[in-house]
Amino acid sequence: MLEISSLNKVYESPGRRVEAISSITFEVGTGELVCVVGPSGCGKTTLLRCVAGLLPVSAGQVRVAGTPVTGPPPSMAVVFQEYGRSLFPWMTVRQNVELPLKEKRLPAARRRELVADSLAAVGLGDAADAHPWQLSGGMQQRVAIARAVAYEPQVLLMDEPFAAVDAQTRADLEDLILRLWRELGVTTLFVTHDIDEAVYLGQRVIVLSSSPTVIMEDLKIELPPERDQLITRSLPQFGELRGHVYRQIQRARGTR
Ligand SMILES: Nc1ncnc2c1ncn2[C@@H]1O[C@H](COP(=O)(O)OP(=O)(O)OP(=O)(O)O)[C@@H](O)[C@H]1O
Repeated sequence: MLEISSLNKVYESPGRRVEAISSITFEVGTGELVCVVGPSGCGKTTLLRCVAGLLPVSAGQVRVAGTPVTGPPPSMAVVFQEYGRSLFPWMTVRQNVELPLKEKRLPAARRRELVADSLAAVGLGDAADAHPWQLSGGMQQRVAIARAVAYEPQVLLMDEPFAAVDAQTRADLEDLILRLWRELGVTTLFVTHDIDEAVYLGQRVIVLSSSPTVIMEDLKIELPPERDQLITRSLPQFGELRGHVYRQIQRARGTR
């Protein structure tokens, strides 16, 4: 579904040249959930923005379902870390979720159905007429997730979506993503700086080196498919995997 081939990204401005990504190649199969981790500043956000078609690549290519990405593809939805800035404060929750569906030119009845279903799926059926600023941070991020899900994307991209919420909310949102991913079977690329989160959510974890970035490891997560915050995290394999990824990231930081 998603092919990233020899992706290179250089930021150039007068007197400054930053090679954020040296060369990255990987694929995400249809219906897979792949997490990307790496040291701070290694280019995780840059990679995600290139995949989303929000930033031009300097070399290489991104393809979605075989089609090269040259701008934001209509088949993708992105959830960002800054939910406060990604929702329109003057619109209600319902209007925020409906907006991309209007851009997709869906008929009103279908839009109403998708908005109601997605808000119910994230547990916000009662908040449709509230404004985002009347909701907690975790609830706002659930609105952003509902908006992405209602859009029925082929590919869901998430950039540190839970970095700004408290630990309990974060655990709830992680489980929400796992449930929606299972129900919808949507191909998901999830960027996080949190090693535990990556191992808990991912079927694979891609570990990036520090900048200029390459892939240090593409690790298959051999944990039981049913994940549970208490049971999964207390499995010996979970501890081994997180220890392994932690050591890789320490290595990556050492090679800076
Ligand atoms: N617009 C830009 N112009 C110039 N350099 C940039 C720009 N955006 C990012 N960079 C540089 O690219 C590199 C990668 O940044 P990026 O934000 O993608 O990393 P990250 O892994 O997401 O970081 P963090 O984990 O701290 O959020 C950094 O060296 C950063 O300074």
